[in-house]
Amino acid sequence: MNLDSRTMMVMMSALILLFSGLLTLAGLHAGNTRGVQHWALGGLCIGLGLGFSYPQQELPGSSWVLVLGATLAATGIGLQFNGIQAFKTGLCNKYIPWLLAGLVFIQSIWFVILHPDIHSRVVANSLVFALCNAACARALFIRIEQPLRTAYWFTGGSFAVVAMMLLLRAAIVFLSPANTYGLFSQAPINPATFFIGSMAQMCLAFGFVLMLNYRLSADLQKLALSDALTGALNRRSLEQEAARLSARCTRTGDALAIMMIDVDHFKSINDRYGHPVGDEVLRRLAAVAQKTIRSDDYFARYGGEEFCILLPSTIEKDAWTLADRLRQNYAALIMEFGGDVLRSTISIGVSDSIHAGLEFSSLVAAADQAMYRAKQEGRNRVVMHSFCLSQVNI
Ligand SMILES: Nc1nc2c(ncn2[C@@H]2O[C@H](COP(=O)(O)OP(=O)(O)OP(=O)(O)O)[C@@H](O)[C@H]2O)c(=O)[nH]1
Repeated sequence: MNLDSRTMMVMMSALILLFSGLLTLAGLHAGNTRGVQHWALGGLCIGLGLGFSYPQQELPGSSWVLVLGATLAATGIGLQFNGIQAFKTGLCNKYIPWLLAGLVFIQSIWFVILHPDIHSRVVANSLVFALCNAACARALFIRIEQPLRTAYWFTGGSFAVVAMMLLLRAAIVFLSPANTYGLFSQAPINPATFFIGSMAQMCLAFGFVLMLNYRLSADLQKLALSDALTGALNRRSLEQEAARLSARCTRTGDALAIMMIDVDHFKSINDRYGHPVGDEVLRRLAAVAQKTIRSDDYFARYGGEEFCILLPSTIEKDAWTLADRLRQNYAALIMEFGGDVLRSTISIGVSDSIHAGLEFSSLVAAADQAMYRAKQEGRNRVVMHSFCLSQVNI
C-alpha cells in the first residue's frame, strides 16, 4: 500500500490546527486553569510549521520557508512543554520556546541554506524533536496528582510514541545510503511517520482536553467539599469523614477524639472592625489550626465562627494538649488591619469516643458542652468533656 506523504503531511498540519482551535475553545471555559493557552498556541505553531515545510525546496525562496517552518514547530513544542509545566505547577520558564526556536533556527540555516544536506537535516531535526517530545512525556509522568493519573499517562504516552517514532526515523535515515533519502521519497518511514504522527496528535489533543476535564472536575469536587472562606472542610464533608472514621474505629478499636473551637466575642470583632475583618480573622484562625494539627487530622468549619477538628487514634487527654497548643498559638497572633492591632482568643471543648461513643452527633454534643463550659469559665481556655461529667457526678 502506497500512502502519499504530501497529502498526509497536509492532513496532519490541518489536524493540528484544528486541535489548536479546539483547545482555544476549551481554554475559554477553563477559568484560571493555566497551560491551556500554551497548548493551543503551541498547536498553532506546530501546525503552521508543518504546513510551511510542505513546499520543501521546490519553489524559489522556499528554503527560508523551510527554516521558518522548523523554527515555528520548535517554538510550538516548547510552548506545549511550558503548558504542561504551567498546568502542573503554575510555573514555567518562558525562555524555553525561544531557546528551542533559536537552536532549530541555527540548525536549519546550516543544513538548508549554508550546507544543504537533507540527510543530516532530517536526522538532526528528528533527534531534536524526539528529545522535546520525550521531555514533554517525562514532565507528564513525574509527580502525578492522583485524580489526573489516567489523563497524564494517556497524554504522556502519546508524547512518548511521537518521541520513539522520531528516534526511529533518525536512526533509519542515518543508516540509509547518502543521497537516497528525500522527504517525499517512497521510503516507508515517511508515510509511517505522518500516519503515527497524525494519530498521536489526535491523542495529544484528546489527552490535553482530558487533563483539563479531570482538573475541572477535581476542582469542583474540592469546592463542593470545602468552605469557600477558609478552605477548611465544610460540614458535609466533615460528616462524611466522621462516618468513615467511626466505621474504621469500630473495626480497629481505636479512639477518635474531637475538638469544637469557637472564637471568643466574635460578634464584637464584627461590630467594631466590620465583617470583612471578621472574615479575615476566621481565615487566620484556619491557617493557624492547619499548621498546628497533624496531616491526618480533619479540620472543618462547622458553622459561623465555630470550627471542628476530628483526630483519629487520639484520646481526650492528648486532644487537650494539642487544643491548648492551638489556643496559645492563636492567642499569640498579632493581627493588623489598617493601623488597628487586633488580638483574639478561642475557647475549645474536647471529647473522645471513649467518653461520648462513636456517633458523630454525640461526639459533637459532648465537645460542644465542654466548649460552652470553657466560655462560662472565662473563655480563652480548653475544657475536656470528662471534666464536665465529673462535675455533674460530684
Ligand atoms: N465576619 C463573619 N462573621 C460571622 C460569620 N459567621 C458568623 N458570623 C458572626 O459571628 C457572630 C457570632 O456571635 P455570637 O454567637 O454571639 O458569639 P460571640 O460574639 O463570639 O460570643 P462568645 O461565643 O460567647 O464568645 C455573629 O455576629 C455572626 O454574625 C462569617 O462567616 N463571617
